[in-house]
Amino acid sequence: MLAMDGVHVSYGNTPILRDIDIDIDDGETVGIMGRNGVGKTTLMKTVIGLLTPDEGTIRYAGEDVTDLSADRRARLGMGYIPQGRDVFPDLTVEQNISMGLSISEHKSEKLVDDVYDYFPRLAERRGQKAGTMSGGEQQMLAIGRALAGNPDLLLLDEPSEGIQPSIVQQITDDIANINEEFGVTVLFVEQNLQVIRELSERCYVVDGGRIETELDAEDLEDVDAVADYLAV
Ligand SMILES: Nc1ncnc2c1ncn2[C@@H]1O[C@H](COP(=O)(O)OP(=O)(O)OP(=O)(O)O)[C@@H](O)[C@H]1O
Repeated sequence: MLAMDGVHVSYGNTPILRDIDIDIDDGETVGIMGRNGVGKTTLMKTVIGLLTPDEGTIRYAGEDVTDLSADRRARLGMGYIPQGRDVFPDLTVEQNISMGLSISEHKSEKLVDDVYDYFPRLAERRGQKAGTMSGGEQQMLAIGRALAGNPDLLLLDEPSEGIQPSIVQQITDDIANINEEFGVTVLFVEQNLQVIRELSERCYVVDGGRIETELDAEDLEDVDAVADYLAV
């Protein structure tokens, strides 16, 4: 479904990502982990098309999308939930979800109904301004907004960041269910060990802008080894 091949990315003259190779199959849930500042967000922004590689190719659903804008990639089925969520704080829940719907080719109100069925808490708060909601509710809204675009691939950048521990489990379960029930492929960045272990079928470890290693399900069972990859 998604393949990055030999991707290099810079900010100005500063190289950040080097020789990134990633392959994600349809239906997988794959994590990206690594310490602060190693390039995880840069990688996600490159997948969605907010950053353009200096070298290398990105293929999505069989198509070379390397030169396509983020908007075009969203229309092809990539849903992006950025770090910090970026909901529109002065817009209501309903207006935020409409922004997601506008990306979908079908613009079906059924998609909106599905989002409300899935997140009843959002349905209860349709008229509430997003900026007045808790971090966990804003994360649900950001996920709901992306789902309204009818994605085949969800890209989540640190979904548990800044969320009360009691709500982190719920968000983790929601993401797992979206993968299982809707068949949406999931690529996520995380630093929360528990979330990584619960969600990932496998995980890429990024260090110094490179893929340092890949951990499979068995590797992920070794809590201490996984924690070492996250150690500052
Ligand atoms: N807009 C930018 N211009 C220049 N350098 C940047 C920019 N954004 C990030 N960087 C640098 O690129 C490197 C990788 O940053 P990135 O945000 O991708 O890391 P990260 O692994 O996601 O970190 P974190 O876990 O803190 O979110 C860092 O050294 C950062 O300072």
